[in-house]
Amino acid sequence: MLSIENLHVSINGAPVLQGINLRIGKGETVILFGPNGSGKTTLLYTIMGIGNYTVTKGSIVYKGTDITDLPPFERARLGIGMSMQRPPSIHGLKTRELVTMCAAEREVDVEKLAEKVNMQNFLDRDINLGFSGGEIKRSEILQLMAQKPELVLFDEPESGVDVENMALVGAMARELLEGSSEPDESHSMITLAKKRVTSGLIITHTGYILDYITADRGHVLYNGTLCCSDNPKRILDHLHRFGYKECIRCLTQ
Ligand SMILES: Nc1ncnc2c1ncn2[C@@H]1O[C@H](COP(=O)(O)OP(=O)(O)OP(=O)(O)O)[C@@H](O)[C@H]1O
Repeated sequence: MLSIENLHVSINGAPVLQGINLRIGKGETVILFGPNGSGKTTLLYTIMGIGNYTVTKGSIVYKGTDITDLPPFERARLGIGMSMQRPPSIHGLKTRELVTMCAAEREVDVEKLAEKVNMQNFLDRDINLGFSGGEIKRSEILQLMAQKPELVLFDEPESGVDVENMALVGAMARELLEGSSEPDESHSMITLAKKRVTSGLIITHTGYILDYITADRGHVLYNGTLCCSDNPKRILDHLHRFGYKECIRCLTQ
């Protein structure tokens, strides 16, 4: 689904990502940990193609197409969607209009989608203008639900979200990534897992999102380099006990 090879990215001439190699298969969800400023958001933005990031080396291939130099709208058309940590407010653009734009040619019932994330009363407000942290997250999820991307990039889905809203954001993130089917007599959990088509790349500091979604793998991004690959809950446990300083040892071994 996504294949990143030897990716080097600079911001205003300063190197931030230095030789990232990452593969995410169809239906796979990958968690990205890393200390502040290590380059996690830079990686997600570079995959989406937004912001002032310059790819100085390497490539990003999505579903067989080299998207390294494609504009963001073409990446979105190919099926990549992103929930930003701090999306911009846009004066004059109503939430309803943006949600409809996200759906592109597909017919969507905007009201019904909005109800799922308690955003009915926000549809006629300018997007993100004056929204609280939790409202911004719900609005981002609403846009993704309308877009139905095949690769979902989540930048810190927990940030600014209270416990109750976390349950909602978590449930909707799970629905986006894993669908809403439950095991029954003819569908086992394994069969359902094999049928998954949506992939995810999720940045988290707290790991709360892991209470809601099933992640296949975790990585730590340290100083612009990916330094480990393991079960995400095990990585989180190690980080809680030893902090990021152990990553230096892994990088130099
Ligand atoms: N527009 C910019 N101009 C200059 N430097 C930038 C710019 N955007 C990001 N950076 C720098 O790039 C580095 C990586 O930033 P990035 O936001 O990717 O880190 P992060 O791992 O997502 O951090 P956090 O966990 O704090 O969100 C940081 O040192 C940051 O200051």
